[in-house]
Amino acid sequence: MRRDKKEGFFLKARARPIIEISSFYRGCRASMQGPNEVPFRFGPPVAVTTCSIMFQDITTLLLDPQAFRDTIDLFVERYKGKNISVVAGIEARGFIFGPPIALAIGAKFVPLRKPKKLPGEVISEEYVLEYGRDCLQMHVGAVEPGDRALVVDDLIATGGTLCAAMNLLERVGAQVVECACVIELPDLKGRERLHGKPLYVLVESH
Ligand SMILES: O=P(O)(O)OC[C@H]1O[C@H](OP(=O)(O)OP(=O)(O)O)[C@H](O)[C@@H]1O
Ligand SMILES: Nc1ncnc2[nH]cnc12
Repeated sequence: MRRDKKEGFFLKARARPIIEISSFYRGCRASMQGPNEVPFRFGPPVAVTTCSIMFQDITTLLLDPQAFRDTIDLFVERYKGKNISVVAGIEARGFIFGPPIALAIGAKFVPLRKPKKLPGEVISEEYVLEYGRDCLQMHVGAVEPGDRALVVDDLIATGGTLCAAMNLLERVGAQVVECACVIELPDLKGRERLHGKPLYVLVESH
């Protein structure tokens, strides 16, 4: 790790930025011209020894208020005026990015939660993760037929979570307009599980 006077901490990780607006992402972009690694300030992927994955951590982004704001603004810029009526955020890290986007574009926010968290009547979808199985639930009545939905999460890996989220929304008659994540792990080919549904990401990490 090195410290840059203007930009703060840079942490090395393999990542390829797709767009650049925030100064947070500018460091990544500039380094794309370099041969190998780029400075990527989401923190280094952390090895999780119990299940042998490299964990991509978005909490370093949250420590930089300007970068966090710019990240939200990138999504808002893309989705404002698109007639999106519901932003569905996936527990837990989709709850960080989803609500500010929903407020800014004037959509309702619907949390898609892990089992036994929602107090009302729910519908459920099970799915397989990079490191186990899980289930998402949504309150019955929160999303209505004809709602235009944006699904928000921090990261797509195998795509199982986004796929389950889309299934929940489509089962109640909503139209999923797009899925939006900060990070994609393209090597895991999660996009292929989205049945052609558009996915918008800010950075890829290999
Ligand atoms: O594309 P996938 O292979 O489905 O994986 C992506 C999901 O995994 C992570 O959440 P996790 O299930 O670890 O839950 P957490 O946010 O509660 O930690 C991440 O925040 C995504 O929701
Ligand atoms: N490698 C990873 N890092 C962070 N969150 C994840 N969710 C699934 N895979 C992940």
